[in-house]
Amino acid sequence: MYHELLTDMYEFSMANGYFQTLPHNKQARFDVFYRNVPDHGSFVVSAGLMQALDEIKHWHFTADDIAYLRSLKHFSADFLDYLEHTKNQCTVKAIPEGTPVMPQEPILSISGPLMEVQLLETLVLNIINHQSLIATKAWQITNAADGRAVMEFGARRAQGPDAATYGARAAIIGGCSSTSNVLAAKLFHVPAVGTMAHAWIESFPDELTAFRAWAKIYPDTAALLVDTYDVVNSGVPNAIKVFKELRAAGHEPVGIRIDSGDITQLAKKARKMLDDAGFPNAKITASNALDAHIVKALLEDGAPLDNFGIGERLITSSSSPVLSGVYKMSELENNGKWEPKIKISNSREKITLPGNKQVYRLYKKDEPSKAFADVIALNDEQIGDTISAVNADVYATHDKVELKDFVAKPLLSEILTPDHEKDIETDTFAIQKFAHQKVAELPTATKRLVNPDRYPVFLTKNLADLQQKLISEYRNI
Ligand SMILES: Nc1ncnc2c1ncn2[C@@H]1O[C@H](COP(=O)(O)OP(=O)(O)OP(=O)(O)O)[C@@H](O)[C@H]1O
Ligand SMILES: O=P(O)(O)OC[C@H]1O[C@H](OP(=O)(O)OP(=O)(O)O)[C@H](O)[C@@H]1O
Ligand SMILES: O=C(O)c1cccnc1
Repeated sequence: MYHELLTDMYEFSMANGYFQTLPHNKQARFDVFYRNVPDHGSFVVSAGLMQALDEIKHWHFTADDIAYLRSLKHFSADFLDYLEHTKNQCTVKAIPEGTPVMPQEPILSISGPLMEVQLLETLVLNIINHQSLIATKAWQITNAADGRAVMEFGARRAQGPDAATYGARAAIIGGCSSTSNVLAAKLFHVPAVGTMAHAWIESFPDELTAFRAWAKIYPDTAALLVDTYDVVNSGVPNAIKVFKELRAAGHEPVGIRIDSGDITQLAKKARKMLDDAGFPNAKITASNALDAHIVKALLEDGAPLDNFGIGERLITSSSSPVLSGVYKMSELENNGKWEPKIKISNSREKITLPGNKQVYRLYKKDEPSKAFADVIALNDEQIGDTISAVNADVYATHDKVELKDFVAKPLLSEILTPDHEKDIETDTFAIQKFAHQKVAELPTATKRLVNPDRYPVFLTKNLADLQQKLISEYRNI
């Protein structure tokens, strides 16, 4: 199902207004970017491009959509007739999914008929903001888990079915190994995993009987939930009994899950009991309202954990639940000529970057796998050996700097035109791997959970000058 009506009413009001007042084929460019990183991080793991592109490609209005819009009695009949016969005519430049992106950098740049590009705003932001938020949170959590598998368990706590399903995809892009959400697993070809709930244990006369019944059905995959009654005095001893029975029958047990109490203390005791009983390879999974900071604290305390199951705080990014990516006009065509556009604000942070742009990631010449800064440039600028630039950080001084000794790689590329489509990566784990590689290129200090260093982003002098020129023109100064 496509979502062409999932847009704010004012987009339709503007599109109808453009239709009445401007040439119908007037072209515009809008950029998607964000200003602040959730959880005071230093970058966002971009995600959602696959869905956004799918929506843009299939963008059109059905007869039923048009009938509904007509029923609102707010739009002209000729606009609705036009809309009924319009299909996607946009061109999309994008940074590949999984790339860590910084404030101010265009993640997507969409150009095409003003009416259409305007109507796409809400839907494109909805998809990119949501998936990038969850991918970023998943990156923070999996980074804290330091190589241990993190299973995404959040479907029951997500804000609705789409947030659960696309959130699970984003969680895997950010680093999770699997999901408990069977629909997401089917749609995105990722592993569907799980253990058992307390209801299973409660459904039998006692815990041991419940464990035995489970082990009989799933002898090679049984991960037993040990905290229904008492982890140390009942759950782990009963699990060990069943593990011994499994081993006697030729099966190697998988492990246990702890879902309440002081996880460090319980995991340490459980580990010792399992080891002493001859099960050093039995894995311990922790769950219960975990987040990156708790995972980090558990591991720093020496909790002997092998895996994590993480739901609500991952799927809702509850510690920082909004990525406020925006969609801003950067160019408008006038009599066949593109003109840069700007939104001015008293807050420097909110002044937009005009023109058609490119983002370059700069790698050290002598260490080509180390990225040290990004530069936002005008699209047609030639990037030579030296770049004259100013800091894009609105709080930094705007003194000119010379960047040298780099290899510059462009991040944005054209992936869709009205008559051509370039293949983008759609395999979820391939995107995860790409994200992992791209994050590995960033300086270590930008990846701290607490107070990470800001990754430097610059504007070329040409772009900064264009921005300043437009500010002066519009403010008459
Ligand atoms: N050792 C630990 N260090 C830091 N946080 C922990 C530790 N153990 C558990 N937590 C976290 O503390 C939070 C609350 O755990 P708490 O033990 O208070 O409640 P609970 O176990 O859910 O309670 P109940 O036993 O009633 O189910 C959870 O987010 C959990 O992940
Ligand atoms: O805590 P999360 O990170 O969201 O992980 C998923 C939680 O979902 C299940 O709990 P359930 O819905 O049964 O609630 P409860 O165990 O907290 O009572 C499971 O036992 C985890 O605790
Ligand atoms: O499989 C599990 O253990 C699971 C799945 C969803 C939520 N909580 C736990």
